[in-house]
Amino acid sequence: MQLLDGKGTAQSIKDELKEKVAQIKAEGGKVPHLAAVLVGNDGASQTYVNAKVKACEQIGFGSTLIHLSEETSEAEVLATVQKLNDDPEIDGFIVQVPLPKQIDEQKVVEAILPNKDVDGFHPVNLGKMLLGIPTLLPATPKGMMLLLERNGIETSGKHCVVIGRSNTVGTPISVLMSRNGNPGNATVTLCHSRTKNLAEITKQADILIVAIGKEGFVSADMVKEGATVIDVGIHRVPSDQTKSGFKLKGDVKFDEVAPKCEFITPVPGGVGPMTIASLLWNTYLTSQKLV
Ligand SMILES: Nc1nc(=O)c2c([nH]1)NC[C@@H]1CN(c3ccc(C(=O)N[C@@H](CCC(=O)O)C(=O)O)cc3)C=[N+]21
Repeated sequence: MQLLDGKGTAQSIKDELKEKVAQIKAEGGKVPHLAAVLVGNDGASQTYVNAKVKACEQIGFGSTLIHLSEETSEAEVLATVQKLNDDPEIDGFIVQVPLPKQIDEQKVVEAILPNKDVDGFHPVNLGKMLLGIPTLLPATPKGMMLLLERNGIETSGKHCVVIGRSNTVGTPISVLMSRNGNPGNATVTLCHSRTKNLAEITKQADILIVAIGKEGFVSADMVKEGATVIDVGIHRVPSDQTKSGFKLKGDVKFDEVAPKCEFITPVPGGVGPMTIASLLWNTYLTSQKLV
């Protein structure tokens, strides 16, 4: 069993971006600038947004955090999006989800200028992805592709089983894994809540991607010996062993599944840091007009 080290891979990507920033500065160019909009006070969301801002600081990107109250109206969020769209200093931005219930997430995503949409959630970007036109790819799927690529994991001709069909993870990663490219060229099966005989299908997976959002959902009996397992889940579970009072766990029962795997991502330290690295990479791409 080998750990797929998302934290380390993300660090090497951040190191490369740091060099690119130094080069841009040396040439007198404008440093890439990422903004994040956070609405409300969800603890986990605050942690992620802070991690994004910190990552920008580490590599020399500009960063802006706009924190709006839980009661903010949809019109106010849309006005904030418009301001960021119009601001030439901002190369890319994200609006952290989930949003409070008075705000229609789809409306907000569609208001973002596609070439500032570093989350890759806008219909134009998802449409281009589907057609294989170079564009800003959704950050978590792109992070997984980078993780596979940078760790030399062969995907061509392999059976890739994805659990979960969300617009942000399961659906786009199925498209990316099946398309012609490296990583890619996999035979993909997309499983979801209506799938029958789930374990029979997951046991056929050479590469198993789990993005169902249920803590400890995948057990050892669902995994083939020698599989590569990518765990997209992230859950805070109570723990008296940590100062914070919680521990992070994934969608996979790591302790029992890991011994069967050739490669497996840990939680924390797997897909999460790669999502942030992809956001930064996307911000670099838009800032240099490379997509
Ligand atoms: N518009 C939008 N875009 C997102 O990309 C987005 C979002 N909304 N909403 C929430 C989810 C979640 N997400 C994570 C990013 C990094 C870690 C991460 O770096 N996690 C660390 C641990 C961090 C900790 O200690 O809590 C790890 O897994 O090692 C986790 C989760 C991005 N999301």
